[in-house]
Amino acid sequence: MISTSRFIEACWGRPHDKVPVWFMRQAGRYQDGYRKLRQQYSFLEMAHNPDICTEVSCRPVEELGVDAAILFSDIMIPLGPMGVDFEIREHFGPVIAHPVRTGRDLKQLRVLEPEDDLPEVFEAIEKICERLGAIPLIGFAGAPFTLASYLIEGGPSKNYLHTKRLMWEQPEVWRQLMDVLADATVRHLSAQVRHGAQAVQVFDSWIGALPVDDYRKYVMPSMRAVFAKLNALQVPTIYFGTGTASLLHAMKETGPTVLGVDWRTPIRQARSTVGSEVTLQGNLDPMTLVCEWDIVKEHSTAILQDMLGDPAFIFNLGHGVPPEAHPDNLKRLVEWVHQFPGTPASQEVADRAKGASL
Ligand SMILES: Cc1c2[nH]c(c1CCC(=O)O)Cc1[nH]c(c(CCC(=O)O)c1C)Cc1[nH]c(c(CCC(=O)O)c1C)Cc1[nH]c(c(C)c1CCC(=O)O)C2
Repeated sequence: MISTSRFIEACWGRPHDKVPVWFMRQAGRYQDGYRKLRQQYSFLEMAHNPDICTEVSCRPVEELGVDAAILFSDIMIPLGPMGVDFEIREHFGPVIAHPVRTGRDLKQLRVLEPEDDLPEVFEAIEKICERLGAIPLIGFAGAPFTLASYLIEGGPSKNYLHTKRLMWEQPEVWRQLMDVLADATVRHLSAQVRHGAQAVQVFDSWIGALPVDDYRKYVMPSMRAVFAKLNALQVPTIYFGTGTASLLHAMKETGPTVLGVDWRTPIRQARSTVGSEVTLQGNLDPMTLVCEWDIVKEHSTAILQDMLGDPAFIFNLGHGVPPEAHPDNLKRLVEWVHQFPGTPASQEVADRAKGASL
């Protein structure tokens, strides 16, 4: 099938009409409809119910006009059938009953068999794709480091004390844990693609905890393996982390099609760091969305002007939509981004876009 989605075309750095846009956490508590559903169901009940999952994944496309949907799920979901007992605490994050800190703990983890273990997720993916038609669905999974950080710490962390300790003191256990998690990430994402996902994003949200030398030594081998296997699926692959200013080049070397940039790094600086061979996705500060529209407009315009005419750019936030975001800001932002041409067909189009942004 030849794709005509501007999001997919931009992933590959090919010409497209307008700058594509979607938002990390575009389904969530900032939406009235989502909050209403959450009064009836827990987050995990919603994520494991194919009809609710379909509804929640598709609504941002229908309400905001974004160019892609992302599966409503969580990076923790595949860990359940692998034998990890966890819950997700509101306003806190995932909490693990028995943290993984030794070779023996590691042996308790079992291999993920996605379709057998999580049939409801793949039923949801098929339903979402059917409902979305030409708009692509992005599948996703957690990256080995970020998953390991939850498994080892037992929950969210500020300084990753136990994670770094295991990584440095027990490098062989660390390597095995990275291998187990990398295998699960690849299996889960491959199954998502088999059932209809047209791109996949790997979330390494907390990778910015590592200096680049440790990233290269302890994480890069597993990420190279992940992208080598995922790229064979012939769909665009996206690699996202936060606090990554000093890691972007090494992250690019692992081989994703698209690199997600957080709001701390100016997008033009990211471009000069990584060169032109990778598509960039980002990177509006999510906190602008809780402000008046003029603030959103000012900050988004700066990004759009930096990337004007770059065929390999997808507009997004630098991290997820906060629950306090004004829904109206998101809607206006999509319209605003769509005023900017993807690859200018001519100078006239580029000039018009510049005029619109003044
Ligand atoms: C680190 C991480 C997690 N989960 C995820 C990451 C990586 C992305 C990132 O860095 O934000 C990934 C994720 N989690 C969720 C999505 C859905 C798709 C989307 O719209 O982007 C995605 C892509 C839904 C969710 N995952 C979660 C929610 C909130 C659940 C609720 O309704 O209470 C949603 C919509 C729960 C969750 N799960 C996790 C956290 C930190 C939280 C938030 C806790 C809170 O603030 O209450 C772990």
